[in-house]
Amino acid sequence: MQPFVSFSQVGHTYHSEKQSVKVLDNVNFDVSKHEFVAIVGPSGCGKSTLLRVLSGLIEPSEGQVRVFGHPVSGPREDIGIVFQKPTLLPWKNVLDNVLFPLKHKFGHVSDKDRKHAQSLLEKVGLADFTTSMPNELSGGMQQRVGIARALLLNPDILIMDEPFSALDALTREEMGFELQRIWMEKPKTVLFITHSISEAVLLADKVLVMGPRPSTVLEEIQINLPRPRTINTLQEKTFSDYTTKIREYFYRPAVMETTASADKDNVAPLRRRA
Ligand SMILES: Nc1ncnc2c1ncn2[C@@H]1O[C@H](COP(=O)(O)OP(=O)(O)OP(=O)(O)O)[C@@H](O)[C@H]1O
Repeated sequence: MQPFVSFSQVGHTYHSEKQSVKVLDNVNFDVSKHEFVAIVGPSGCGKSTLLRVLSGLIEPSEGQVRVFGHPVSGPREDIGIVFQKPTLLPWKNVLDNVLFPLKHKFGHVSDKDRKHAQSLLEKVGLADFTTSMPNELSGGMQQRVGIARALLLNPDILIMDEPFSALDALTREEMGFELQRIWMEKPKTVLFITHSISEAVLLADKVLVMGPRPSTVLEEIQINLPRPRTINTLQEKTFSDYTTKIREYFYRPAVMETTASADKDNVAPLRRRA
C-alpha cells in the first residue's frame, strides 16, 4: 500500500551570513494513514525542522517529502499544528479562538461552524468553558483549546511539536490519555515530537529515534502494545523494554546503570550510544 507520508533522502541545511548548519541528513521513513508516530531525539537535532518540511513551511535542501504520493511544494492546508504553547488570542473567548483559523481563512463563520467548534470543545472536555477567556483557563485547558483549534479544519495530518512540555507532570500524563482517546474516536495521521521517552511509547504506534545533528533516523521502533493504553500500561514489562531500548540510544551503559531512580525519562542533550 502507498504510504500516506514519505520522507525520501531528505536533507536540510540552514544558511545564514555567518554560517551554514546541516541539520538533517538522508532522512527516510514512511507513515501510514492514521498512524501515530512519535519522534524523539537530542535537543537541536532537527525534529521541528523535519515537521516544518512536512508542513511545507520550508523546502528541504535535498530529497523529497510526499503526502499520499504528491510532493510537498508549499504550505499545506490539510495539516493541523499544535505547538508547545497554544498562543491563544487573549481578547477572544474560547469558542472564538477555536474558530479563528476559519474566520481568518474565509472572513466569516456560519452557525454550522460554531456547532462544529462547540462539538470539538466537548470532545476535549471544555463544553462548559466556551465563553471563558484564555486567562481564566489553566495551562492544560489552554492546550486543549489549541488541540480543538488544530482539529477545526478536519486536517488529514496533525503535527504536534512538544505539545505537553509546558504542562506539569500530572496534567501532562492526563493530556496524553486524552489525546489517545480523541485520536481513537476519530483517527488522524499524527506526527508527535516529544522529549519524553515514556510519552512517546505510551502514545505511538511507531517511534522514530533521531541521532545528533546532522540528524537521521537511527531506528524505527514499532510499539506493539494493545489500546487503549492506560496507567497500568506504564507498569508493564513490555512498556519498560521499549523505553529502555530507546534510552540506550542516548545514554552510555554506565549512565544507564547509575540512573535507576533519577529523572531519566527525558532524552539526554547530545549523547548517543558509543
Ligand atoms: N531558521 C533557522 N535558521 C538557522 N538555523 C536554524 C533555523 N531554525 C533552526 N535552526 C537550527 O537548526 C537546528 C535544529 O533546530 P530544530 O528546532 O529543528 O531542532 P529540534 O530538534 O526541534 O530542537 P529542540 O528539541 O531543542 O526543540 C538548531 O541548531 C537550530 O539552531
